[in-house]
Amino acid sequence: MSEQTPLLSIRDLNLHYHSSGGIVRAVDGINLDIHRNEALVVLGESGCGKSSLAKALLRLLPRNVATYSGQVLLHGKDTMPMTEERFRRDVRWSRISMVMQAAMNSLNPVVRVGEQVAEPLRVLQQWSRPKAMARVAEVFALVGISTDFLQRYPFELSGGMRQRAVLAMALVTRPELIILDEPTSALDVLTQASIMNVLKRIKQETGTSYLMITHDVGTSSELADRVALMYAGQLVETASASEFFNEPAHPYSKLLMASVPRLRQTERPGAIPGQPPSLLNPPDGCRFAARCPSRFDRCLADPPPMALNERRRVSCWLFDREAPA
Ligand SMILES: Nc1ncnc2c1ncn2[C@@H]1O[C@H](COP(=O)(O)OP(=O)(O)OP(=O)(O)O)[C@@H](O)[C@H]1O
Repeated sequence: MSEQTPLLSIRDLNLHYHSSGGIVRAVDGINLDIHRNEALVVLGESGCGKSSLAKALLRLLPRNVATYSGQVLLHGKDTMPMTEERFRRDVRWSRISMVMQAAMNSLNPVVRVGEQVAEPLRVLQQWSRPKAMARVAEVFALVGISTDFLQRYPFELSGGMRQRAVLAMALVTRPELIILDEPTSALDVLTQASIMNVLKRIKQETGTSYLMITHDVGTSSELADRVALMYAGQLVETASASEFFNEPAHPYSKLLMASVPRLRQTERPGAIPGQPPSLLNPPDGCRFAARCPSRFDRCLADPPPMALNERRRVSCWLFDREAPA
């Protein structure tokens, strides 16, 4: 396998749900690569399908799935044909783990924190209790929790400590990739900053890759090596963090960046007029077209092509050679 083979390659991934109103196309043809020791941030407003993407990668699917298709290649090998049993044994939690949205509030209140963090090792890998607890002590040190806390119950920990504990649970099996779904959204600003620092340090010390999901441009800029911007179930731009934050290309990326308040800014940050389309019946052309100040006829009629190059992709007719000047 070449050094260039991404850690994870997502190809034409779809996750659609049945609902009383019809089919909800929450993840609709996503293509994305995540490399070793990379922090990739999937950025997007609420309801655009970010959590569905994360769940699709780990096959944490609800009962009302209508379509689940595409490829999820781990080091070039497609995991989609794997049986559930094999996926559970070889991939979920052992190689790709996840910190779910608000996970720190779903710790079991009657089980000591150390025991809970040990669970992936005890349940999935059948480690003995002493061996598992020794590893838990190691990850507690890594995330910055004193081992005194091993014997405590969740209610005895602050919000920041509980978030470190769920991070420890995601790290305990030494996964290559951790999916972080809004890892700091339930925390105060100072605790958010300390968790982001812990994430950065862990990446440096262990080489773990991250796929972080957030709606918050500020949080994403703290950690991201690359950014993938999601809109209405699809990706509209994928770029390095510096390209994305300094020279956003897609009209939605530009408007999103212009809506972020800045310290030295004198004029008011702009809001993006209109609403995202319903995922029940998204429009045929570009899904952002109705809100786009740069749209032309073709944008409303045909889905935009992915343009630019391998590392930087923009899904927009403006970047097509045939676009009007
Ligand atoms: N099990 C489900 N059944 C039907 N529709 C669903 C289901 N789960 C999510 N959806 C819908 O799919 C769309 C995408 O939801 P998802 O939670 O993935 O978005 P998100 O970007 O993570 O939003 P948020 O940031 O608010 O969590 C939304 O319209 C949501 O209502």
